[in-house]
Amino acid sequence: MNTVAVVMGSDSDWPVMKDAADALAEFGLEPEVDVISAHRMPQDMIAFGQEAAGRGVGVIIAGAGGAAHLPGMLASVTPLPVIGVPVPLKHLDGMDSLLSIVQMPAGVPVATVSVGGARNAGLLAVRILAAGADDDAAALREKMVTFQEGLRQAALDKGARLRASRTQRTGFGA
Ligand SMILES: Nc1c(C(=O)O)ncn1[C@@H]1O[C@H](COP(=O)(O)O)[C@@H](O)[C@H]1O
Repeated sequence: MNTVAVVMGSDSDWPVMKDAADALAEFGLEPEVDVISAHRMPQDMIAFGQEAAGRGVGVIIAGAGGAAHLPGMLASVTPLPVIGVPVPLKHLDGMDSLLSIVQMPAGVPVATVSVGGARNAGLLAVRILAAGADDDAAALREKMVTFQEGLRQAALDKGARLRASRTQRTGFGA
């Protein structure tokens, strides 16, 4: 099975990006994690992007804050799917990173998640790997179906708790 690379512009992004690694771990996937910056280490960033597919990486999750060029630049040098995570910084609440990542020119796609949405980036990477045709992908797909059933059950439980609390308050259950 291909691996997932979780990269970010700085180690200061890790508190946000950790959620992607944690989501992958829930599905038994151990991502490679690294700091790669288009701005601060452009040659290394290009080399990473060009070599990732050959090393067995299947999906790249790239998070960055501010002028977040890392996801787009990686997408320009790799044929792999790139998922961009806008990391919110002190100023502008992540709008700067969101717009930097989401507004890609035609031909160079980055699948952008919400500001700080690293968990969904991890879950999307699982779905991409689970779309394969081999047995490993099928097993991952099964895990995703079980995960989704868990979401449904949690929502049902919330509804039941809400209804119960209203019943206690009114005595009528309405
Ligand atoms: N947006 C980028 C890129 C890039 O896009 O190449 N490299 C670093 N950064 C971002 O700079 C912010 C501040 O970084 P420091 O905390 O290291 O000063 C981080 O959110 C990082 O992702």
